[in-house]
Amino acid sequence: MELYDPSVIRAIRNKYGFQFSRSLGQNFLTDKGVIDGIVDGAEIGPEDLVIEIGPGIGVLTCAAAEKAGRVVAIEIDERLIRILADTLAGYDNIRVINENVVKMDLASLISEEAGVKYKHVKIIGNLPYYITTTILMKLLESHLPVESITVMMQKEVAERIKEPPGSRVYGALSVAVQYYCEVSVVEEVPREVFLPAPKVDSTVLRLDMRPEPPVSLLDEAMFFRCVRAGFGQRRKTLLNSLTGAGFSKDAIRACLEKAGIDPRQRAETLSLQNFAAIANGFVTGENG
Ligand SMILES: C[S@@+](CC[C@H](N)C(=O)[O-])C[C@H]1O[C@@H](n2cnc3c(N)ncnc32)[C@H](O)[C@@H]1O
Repeated sequence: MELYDPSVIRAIRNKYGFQFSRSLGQNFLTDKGVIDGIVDGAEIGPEDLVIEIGPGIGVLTCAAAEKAGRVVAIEIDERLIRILADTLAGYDNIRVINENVVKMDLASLISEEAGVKYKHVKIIGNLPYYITTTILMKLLESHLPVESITVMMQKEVAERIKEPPGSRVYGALSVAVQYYCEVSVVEEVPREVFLPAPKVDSTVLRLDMRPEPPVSLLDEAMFFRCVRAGFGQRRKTLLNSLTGAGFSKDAIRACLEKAGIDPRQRAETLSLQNFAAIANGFVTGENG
């Protein structure tokens, strides 16, 4: 019997007296096709160092370890560490770390682990839903030497990430992820394949880190300042919302005019190129 079999998961729960923690987003995968979909979607091979976020009882960890050079799995729940020591006992290429991924120094972990042995570093996971955005932003903003991030998340969050400008759900998260990565859908996953079943469906996205940003910026921090201000008050016109970035209305008017953008537009209509033109306009305006 396999680890992802619901009766095995229940047996593990009974053996260790383990109760699922809803607050830690513990919904364990029970479907081999979905697990293989993540591993295949990430194109894991023997030259890869794989970092897994939230291994749970290790279903995805085992599948990744069959193909990867090495897997490092980061799990916050101490109760699962004892279980993982048993479920992963047959593998010699897995390391489990009992840590909160949001607080970890991932750059140091990767440089310690990758060395010269592994050509590619890939991140995978069935992310805890309560903290998906925080984890993703941490991974992206840390500028890690990572090739791709292939992770499952709530379907609605995946939609926010991949939608283009003009869509109802396009926002700061879409701009940030699309700035750092090329986004593709690996698979859609119904709620029934988890134990316990969550109240939402899921999507596995693959985020391929871009070697170069898709827009040229004078100051990356200014770009994100404008994005945050624009979407911080997304119902307001740009003329009003961009005051949140600390600029006067006159400066905003001048900058938007130079960028060829109507001050009555809203942030949700702006492409990455538009945000870049605005941010670069503010930088040159400040310096000149
Ligand atoms: C949705 S479950 C996925 C479990 C397993 N990978 C699977 O697919 O069956 C999310 C896992 O992330 C762990 N987790 C939650 N918050 C975490 C954090 N901040 N850092 C590391 N792991 C976390 C949970 O304890 C849980 O094991």
